[in-house]
Amino acid sequence: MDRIKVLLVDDDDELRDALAQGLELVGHDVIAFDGADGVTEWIGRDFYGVLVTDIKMPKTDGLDLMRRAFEIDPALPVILITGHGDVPLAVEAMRAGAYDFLEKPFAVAGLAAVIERALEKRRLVLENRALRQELADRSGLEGRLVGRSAGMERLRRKVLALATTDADVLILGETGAGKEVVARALHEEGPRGDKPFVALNCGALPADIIESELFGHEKGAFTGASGQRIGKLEHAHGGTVFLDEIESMPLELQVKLLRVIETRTIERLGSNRAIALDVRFIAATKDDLERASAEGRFRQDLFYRLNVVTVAIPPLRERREDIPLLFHHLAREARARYRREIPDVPSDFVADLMTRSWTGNVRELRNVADRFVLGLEAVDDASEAGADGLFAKVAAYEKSLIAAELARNDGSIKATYEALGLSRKALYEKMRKYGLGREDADRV
Ligand SMILES: Nc1ncnc2c1ncn2[C@@H]1O[C@H](COP(=O)(O)OP(=O)(O)OP(=O)(O)O)[C@@H](O)[C@H]1O
Repeated sequence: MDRIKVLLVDDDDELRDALAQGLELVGHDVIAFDGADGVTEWIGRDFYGVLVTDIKMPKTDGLDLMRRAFEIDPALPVILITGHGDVPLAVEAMRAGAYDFLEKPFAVAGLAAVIERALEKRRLVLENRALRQELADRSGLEGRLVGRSAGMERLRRKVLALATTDADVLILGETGAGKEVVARALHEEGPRGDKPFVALNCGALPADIIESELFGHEKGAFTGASGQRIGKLEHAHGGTVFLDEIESMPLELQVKLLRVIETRTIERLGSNRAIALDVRFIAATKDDLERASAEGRFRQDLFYRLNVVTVAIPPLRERREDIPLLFHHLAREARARYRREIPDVPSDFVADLMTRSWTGNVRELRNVADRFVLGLEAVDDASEAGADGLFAKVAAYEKSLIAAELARNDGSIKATYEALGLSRKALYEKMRKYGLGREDADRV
């Protein structure tokens, strides 16, 4: 940014010189005028400075000058100087959008202090505008996979290169790091983009359901299979199947999945007719699959098959320079979702965001942006995300409630979600989040 400028307008030569000198002493670049003429030529939307003007001047008065300045940039901080006791004029000035006013006589130090605050506001406005502009300039993948870090640039290049290859891809990244965003980008930037993208969370579905979800079934394939059902894999024909949390897929299903990946055919449950399948597989994991397969938690053959082409998403704490831009992006999304205006983003707030640990990665940042837009997040709330904060306490309480209800119902999932008023899916998600299993019923 340019050197900070103070546009100082006063027809009183003596006062103007004294103020100019005083302000220059504290390090400002002062441009002095004895009237409104020529002042607005200095002002532009990226002008880094403030306008200080006397109200009462012979030709154009200070209020008119301010209005002209606002035509160029309504967010310009304008500090007005009023005569002693001229309250009505001061009120009018504030109504018209002045940043502040000073009553004569005043000390230069007082003016300097007001200027400091006004400049901080100006800096914010310019910073926010620059970020907004940067977001607006980003189209296509840059607009969806937001971030200016080198890691993010590399990721976008890789996604673009892989999108057109039709290779199956394994995405690696911590929880909330953006694995689904990357999977969708791979799909949409490639030739299958206008075909279905079918996302399956392998962790959210119970083992007995996931198989018929994936493969579909014929009428009478098992008790309760009253009609034929097309599975998700078949639904994705021509498009992409996204297998999220592949590490939690039951082992016996992993065998079947491997066969599908290798033969590109499926059989519905209750049928042995092979149906040709044209899909691209994208799997994602937050686990170390190599270790999981060494420990017998994941099939080695499937691991080798999936591990051919990988895309690793760096955790947010390793690309902190992405945080301001991402925060603005997420706040804009939240604004659209909640139909709210975005409050000014204080720079110490963003500075604080950049120091957090972000174990929940971009999803956690998104939650903060939501709360910010809803007016729930303030700079001082930052500590709330910590281990002793409200969230942690609520989570601990929720976990204990679910564990107790599981115990009370002898591990029955159905009885538990009904008692808690949750959907089956929601209960599974929470159990996964808290690392609870049916067996926890015995431990409580
Ligand atoms: N680079 C990014 N640019 C914009 N939004 C992002 C980015 N990365 C993640 N997000 C957003 O963050 C949230 C979490 O991302 P996503 O669901 O893709 O994470 P994930 O890694 O799949 O999470 P999980 O491990 O829980 O499956 C989403 O709202 C997503 O839109």
